[in-house]
Amino acid sequence: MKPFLSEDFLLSNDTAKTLYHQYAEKMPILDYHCHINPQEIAENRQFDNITQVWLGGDHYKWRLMRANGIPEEEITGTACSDREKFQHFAEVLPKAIGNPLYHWTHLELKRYFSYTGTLSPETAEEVWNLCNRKLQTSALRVRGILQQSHVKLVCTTDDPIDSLVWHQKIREDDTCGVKVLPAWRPDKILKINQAEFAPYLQQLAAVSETSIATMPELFRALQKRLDFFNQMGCRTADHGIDTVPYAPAEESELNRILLKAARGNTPDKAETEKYLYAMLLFLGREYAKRGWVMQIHYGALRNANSAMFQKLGADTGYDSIAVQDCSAQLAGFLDVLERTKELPKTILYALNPGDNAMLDSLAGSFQGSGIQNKIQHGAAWWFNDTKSGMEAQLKSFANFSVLGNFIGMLTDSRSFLSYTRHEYFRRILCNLLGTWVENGEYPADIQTLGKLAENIAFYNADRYFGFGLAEQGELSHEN
Ligand SMILES: O=C[C@H](O)[C@@H](O)[C@@H](O)[C@H](O)C(=O)O
Repeated sequence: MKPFLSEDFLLSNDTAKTLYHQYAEKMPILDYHCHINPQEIAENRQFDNITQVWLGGDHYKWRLMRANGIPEEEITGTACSDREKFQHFAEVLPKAIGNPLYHWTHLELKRYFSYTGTLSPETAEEVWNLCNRKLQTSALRVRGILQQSHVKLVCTTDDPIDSLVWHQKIREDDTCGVKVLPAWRPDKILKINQAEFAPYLQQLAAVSETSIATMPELFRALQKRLDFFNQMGCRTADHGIDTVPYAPAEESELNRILLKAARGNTPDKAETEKYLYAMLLFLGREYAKRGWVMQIHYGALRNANSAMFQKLGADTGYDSIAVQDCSAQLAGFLDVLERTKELPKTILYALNPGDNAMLDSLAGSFQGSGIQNKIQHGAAWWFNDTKSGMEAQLKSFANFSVLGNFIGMLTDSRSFLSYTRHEYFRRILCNLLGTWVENGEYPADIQTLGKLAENIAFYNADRYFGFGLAEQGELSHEN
């Protein structure tokens, strides 16, 4: 029987082991989409305890604790101590067999705390004391975690009106050792049917020093912010939308919808879709002009529990997978941009894994223009970043396109200890490649396969986003 979490964890044959240990493992990390806070990097935050790191903002863990019947106020509230919250997590984890958190948690304990045991109610006290002791060392301040994880670049998730002051501070501080670039996330200006749209519009007008009463004026305001983000090194945009719309409308109607929302009146469903479609078209063209990558995360059924949404807000673990068919709208959206040659490099993430084949087949209709897999089916997202979800996304990408051009993994996380998700992904990738070889489905050409593994782990993303780390010789670690 294979020992738990050995150095050959998830690697079921010799070819897989070779590909991982001799190629993928040593590649640095380029985390092109995450939700970590740049201020904590700028200030090199030191965490007081493991609860702050693990349970401070990670809704994956919160969901596990809720499933175990822990009251909300003892998960995200203040009804118990950090130590008691940690105990709650230690109680549920041994029961979460098959959940990626069981693997991620123990990979993090092993890699960052050199703990090779397993977390349980019985070991919680020992693990709590060990982790908290190590968290007081500089190695486990935020920058130490990034450096020991071999992270070379992260793209955070930033609002268009953000001053990017922390990115500027990091830029000026050459001791940081990690490139921290903003990523443009315009969700608040896209969600015209949300209560905070009107006040947000006023904030955008103020920050961009542009009065906004019409769509052209809104576009002008956004262009100013796009230019600012571009100067700050931004090379990608991300959008978390419930569905992809296809709803052409005249400018006069769009101006009316904008004014209606600016006055605090909520647009109806059809108006909301027309506005969102116009905005995505405008933004897609702007991204293409700047050579940015457009990421679209769609298909979440957000805030299903309305009482908890009211109490805790968004991104708190009360979302789920929506089942819908927006294939025709997505195709229409991509086609309108492509017809005028204004389709940017695009990464599509569907929360419903049932869309995998649709995405990979649709992407094949918009490739070309000198970019390898210009349209990418993104890494298994959120409820899909499990062992089976990652395997499904990789197989679908391979079945319909050129897996060797895939730009690989991202953490999409709010926790600085989540970089072991890249290790998890690389092990799953190498096991898949190795299994195909050992089943005689691909020649045992280790050099070619090794290059594929290195490219998917790092080089493809570096080239696709145009970060140029490889050319700048920024791979000082083993590379
Ligand atoms: O892995 C989970 C993700 O971080 C999820 O929390 C995000 O995708 C978030 O909902 C967003 O819209 O950006």
